[in-house]
Amino acid sequence: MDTKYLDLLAEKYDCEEKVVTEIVNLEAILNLPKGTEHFVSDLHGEYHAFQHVLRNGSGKVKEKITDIFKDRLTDQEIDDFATLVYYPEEKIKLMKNKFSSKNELHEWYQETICNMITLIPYASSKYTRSKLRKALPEQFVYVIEELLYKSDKYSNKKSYYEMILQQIITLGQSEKLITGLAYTIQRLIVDHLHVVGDIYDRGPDPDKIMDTLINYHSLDIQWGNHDVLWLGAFAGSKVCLANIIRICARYDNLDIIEDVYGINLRPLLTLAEKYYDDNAPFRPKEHKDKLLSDHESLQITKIHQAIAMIQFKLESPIIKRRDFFNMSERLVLEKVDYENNEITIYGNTYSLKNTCFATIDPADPARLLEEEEEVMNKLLLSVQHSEKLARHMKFLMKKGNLYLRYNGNLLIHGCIPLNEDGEMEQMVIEGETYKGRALLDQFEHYLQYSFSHRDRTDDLATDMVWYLWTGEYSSLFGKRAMTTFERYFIDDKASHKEKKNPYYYLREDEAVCRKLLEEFELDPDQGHIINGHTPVKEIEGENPIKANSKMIVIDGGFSKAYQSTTGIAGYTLLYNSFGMQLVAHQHFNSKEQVINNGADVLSVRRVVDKELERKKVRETNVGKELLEEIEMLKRLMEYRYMD
Ligand SMILES: O=P(O)(O)OC[C@H]1O[C@](O)(COP(=O)(O)O)[C@@H](O)[C@@H]1O
Ligand SMILES: [Mn+2]
Repeated sequence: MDTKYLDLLAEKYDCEEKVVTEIVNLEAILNLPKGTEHFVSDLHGEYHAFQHVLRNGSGKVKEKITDIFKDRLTDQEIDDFATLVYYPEEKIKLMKNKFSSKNELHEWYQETICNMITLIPYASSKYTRSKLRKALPEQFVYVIEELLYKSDKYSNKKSYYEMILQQIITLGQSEKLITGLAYTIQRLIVDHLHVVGDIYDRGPDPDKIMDTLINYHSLDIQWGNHDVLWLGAFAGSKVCLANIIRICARYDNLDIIEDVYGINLRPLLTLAEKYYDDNAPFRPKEHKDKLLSDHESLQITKIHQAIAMIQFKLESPIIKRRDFFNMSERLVLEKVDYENNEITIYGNTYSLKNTCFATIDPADPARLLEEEEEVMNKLLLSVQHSEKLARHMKFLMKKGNLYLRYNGNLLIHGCIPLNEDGEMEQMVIEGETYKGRALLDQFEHYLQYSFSHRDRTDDLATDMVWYLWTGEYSSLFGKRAMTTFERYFIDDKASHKEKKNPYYYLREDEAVCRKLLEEFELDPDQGHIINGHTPVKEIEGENPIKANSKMIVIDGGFSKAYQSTTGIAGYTLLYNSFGMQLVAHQHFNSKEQVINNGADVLSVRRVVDKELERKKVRETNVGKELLEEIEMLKRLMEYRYMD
């Protein structure tokens, strides 16, 4: 073994006592129960609903409070306590209005702090003291530790604690302390967060979700197709860029582009004003809480058409230069019969309605007008120079992967492309054949490459990022083709259908799931596949737990736009030392409602799997790393400190 590494390690552990202490500490951690993993997916810009799920730990916060306080507090008090933990600032304000005297208020402070101090040891029983310390509000660590490790055995100490609390209250620190403790509790309840894709698009606040994630204590991300679209735009793909703007226009979210990320849409608006007019299928979707003036709505309708047409034009050269994408049916602009206003696609001829082909030359339909090209160049420049977007995209890249093997499970947003026989679908890229895990690794390689060569806009890697958004064998898309053009311009709904990869029915079969787990070198007896991407239609009786629980689909649709088809407002998954639980969430109205009524919009819990024995850290991914560390420290001990 290379002694250089040990010499380096010896700088940190410069005496044998330090090595021994660390070994003892790590060994102790290995024997603790595994921490709670929290899985969410398809957040689609729904920041408030996401915040709620994050703050209540998918119900775990209230569960712990109930465990401890069910005999001491009424249901109403438990609700109030729970909402205080979720939204401390707002709840404190509300509670303050309820008291008529200072004394009452002070009593409430005291009781509340005591209750929180009682809850914390229970919520942190799976952690070492040092980990708990890291979760405490910094400015109060000393005080809280005094309170936490108190024992009432010697009554002379009792007055000492009462005095600490009194001091905190009279010095006006109680609200800060309560708020800090609330965040500590939230943090203790969930040890690690998995975001199984699709943070972006449709909803209004993906940027706020990103900021929340950037500040979260421990997480990983499996990219969704929408996330990859944003990564692609930032990495230099103009067609991805056109798509994100089109989707923002469609959902009336252009402020994300303009105000949040500071990208100037003026040149696009000028072009849009010149060539387009009102056109029903391009009107922005209406929001309940955001009314548009006719003028604004018309502007967005025009921008929507301008960017959609640019998108279709930009797709054409990529499809032509990448034969192996096998997308020639998607050369839609070339397939249009401009004289008869018809298109023949997949063997059927349809008449077109609501067309907006003002910038199209039927002799060369995919050619961008000079002004269109200029607009796209300016937009790309602006996108790549947005500091905020750069921060978000770099974080998304750093924390993200196409798939993740974690504690025996396989996390992936979309699918592993299969053919109808259940075999891994093959794709030939530059003469090499890939399938299964190797295909996904290859996709990820291209995304990484494109992201680190952002000045290249037409190379294979950049085109592959777009393929990930919309290609037939993309593990993120998982459908034959995206029928955006048909949905805008063809009445016949049959043409809108996007045929799913066989994976989506084969995944109901346990044998298939086992085979897939093996493909990723995971134990099929222990592991599960966790998917997002396809809304589970609970309304129609679809079960999110499939294939004898080998497959769990957690996209219940945070996205408001999809809630009428799913019937609920999203699933989340919890995995603690006792097993896995799926949580179905009811529609989230507003945090005000939660704070005022103490109502939790949470519901049924289904046990997916019950561990026969409590799982310990030793059996987890983190445990494996710790074991390696211990091994190293033991070597260091021998090499440096033992005779
Ligand atoms: O409903 P919208 O916003 O028009 O989007 C429809 C498009 O979104 C997709 O479903 C992809 O988005 P999801 O990953 O959220 O499913 C495409 O297959 C489809 O063409
Ligand atoms: Mn998706």
